Amino acid sequence: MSDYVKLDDVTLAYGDVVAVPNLSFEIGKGELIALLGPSGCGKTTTMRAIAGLMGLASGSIHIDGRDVTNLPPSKREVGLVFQSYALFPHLSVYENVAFGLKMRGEKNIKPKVEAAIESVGLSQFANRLTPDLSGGQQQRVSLARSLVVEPKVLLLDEPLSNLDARLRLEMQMVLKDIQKRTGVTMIFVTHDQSEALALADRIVLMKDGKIVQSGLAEDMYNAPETRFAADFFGFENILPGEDGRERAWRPNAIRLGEGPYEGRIRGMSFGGDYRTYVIETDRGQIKGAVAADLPAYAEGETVRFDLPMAQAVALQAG
Ligand SMILES: Nc1ncnc2c1ncn2[C@@H]1O[C@H](COP(=O)(O)OP(=O)(O)OP(=O)(O)O)[C@@H](O)[C@H]1O
Repeated sequence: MSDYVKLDDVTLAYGDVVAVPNLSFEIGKGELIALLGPSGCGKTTTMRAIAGLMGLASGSIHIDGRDVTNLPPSKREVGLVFQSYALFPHLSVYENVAFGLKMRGEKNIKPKVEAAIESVGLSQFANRLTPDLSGGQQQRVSLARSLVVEPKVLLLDEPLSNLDARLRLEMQMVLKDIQKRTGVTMIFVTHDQSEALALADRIVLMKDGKIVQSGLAEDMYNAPETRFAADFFGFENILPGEDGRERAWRPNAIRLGEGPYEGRIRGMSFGGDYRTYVIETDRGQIKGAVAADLPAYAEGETVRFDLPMAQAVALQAG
């Protein structure tokens, strides 16, 4: 079902200020979607509306065919995982995870709670108090607590932003694994394009409360349609073409050492496998990346370069 979660012409406002105007999108059952965009573009506001934490100025939200627009959060069958873990510090991992089921008055909850704790890899910590866990582990408790009530949709707001690089990777794997095993539909918010690319099946890119582009992660990475999307996905060179259309190149698509253009090396940053040069040219600044095992250019040196058309992405206005 491609419209398992459906936002139809949703407008969200804080008082008189519209944060998200007329937003529509659909999500399929079992999809893992990233809402991506810079700070203030309306990602969190959109999540809050899906969760029922914020009323709609207009429009509707459906989940699994049911109109949830006017339902309170507890009736929407939506789970929420925030960057701050909001765990009960005086309760154990087990008790934290069991909480939602107890509140619902469910009996015989032990197998469900244990399965949820196991699914996030924390079985050996079940009896530990949550303040005695690492940030990454607390995040996993938070995830297990949301999963145990078997939500139709799991909403994650910047779920990895408090974690260091290694834990992020670990958590990404936990999330993907959970999606695969439970088939739960997930929507997560991030401002980090690499995180969106690593995790999401599909990316919805937002700017100023509107969708700029949405599509499969790979398509978004390879074929951004606008200057904004290109810039967001690391096409750092955006130049006007002779036909009036802008074209964009990644730094590693710029050929240095030969070509019809000339510039002066202004600076260099070492990136391990490659060096990225900032080159001053009469078309503006260009960034070009070159494998680090090739000889380095010196600052002030004049270099020839090419902007290969085969590696350019043509952009639409906007
Ligand atoms: N409580 C509030 N009152 C008034 N305006 C708000 C409130 N919360 C958010 N906004 C405004 O709504 C817009 C969208 O904010 P939102 O938090 O949804 O953005 P975001 O994309 O999630 O940003 P971030 O990544 O920084 O969390 C912004 O212009 C913001 O200033």
